[in-house]
Amino acid sequence: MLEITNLSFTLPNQQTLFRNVSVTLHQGEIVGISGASGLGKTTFAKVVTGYLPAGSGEINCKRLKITPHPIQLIWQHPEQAVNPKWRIRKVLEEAGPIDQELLEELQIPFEWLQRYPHQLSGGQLQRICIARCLLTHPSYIIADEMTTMLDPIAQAEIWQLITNHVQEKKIGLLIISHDRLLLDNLCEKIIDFTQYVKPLDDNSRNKHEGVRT
Ligand SMILES: Nc1ncnc2c1ncn2[C@@H]1O[C@H](COP(=O)(O)OP(=O)(O)OP(=O)(O)O)[C@@H](O)[C@H]1O
Repeated sequence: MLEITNLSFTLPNQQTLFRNVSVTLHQGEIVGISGASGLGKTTFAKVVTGYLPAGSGEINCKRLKITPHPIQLIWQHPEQAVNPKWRIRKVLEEAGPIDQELLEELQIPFEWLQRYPHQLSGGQLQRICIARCLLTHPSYIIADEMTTMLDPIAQAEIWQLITNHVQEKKIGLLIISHDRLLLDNLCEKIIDFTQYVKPLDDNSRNKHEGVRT
């Protein structure tokens, strides 16, 4: 089980972004995190996956291996998550040996491995990022607005592929999304991130009133 307890994060300007976030995620479980833009959901994902240090709190999971990290992040913008100068084969091999069966499951033709990232569509490149994530054999995945930039058909295909895979391999999946309908469809439990964020006080609200006409 992944157990996140009372996680807090403070920005370099000393403003607390979120406070006391507690989430538990079992292997094989799908949990959603919803909340408006700018609340700190991506920052939370980066802290949980070790890209940023936590201010305070605890992240505990049964860590069977040191590397690759047992909690992997799938980013919102795949083109920013791969080295543009690497062919797709190298992008995938960063995570481990290529698994032909996994490529077939994700409908990735072998021919794509010779291409560079800019020679794939956004949806195709996101499937590569998902494959790279799965090649690390993660215990938990955080999918941060993973399909936001795709059309509804490509979105549905990707969610079908990943939810089948995580259920079969008993991977815990945390989905961050603004799309409440998507979360309602896929998740056993949904956490509203708003509860962990302090509303702006009256002074900071006033700072935004300078452009009233
Ligand atoms: N290093 C930083 N320095 C200053 N402010 C930052 C830094 N990193 C993030 N922020 C601010 O923290 C807030 C939260 O950003 P974050 O990307 O985590 O939000 P989010 O909830 O994921 O938003 P969205 O749903 O739009 O992706 C934003 O206001 C952002 O500008």
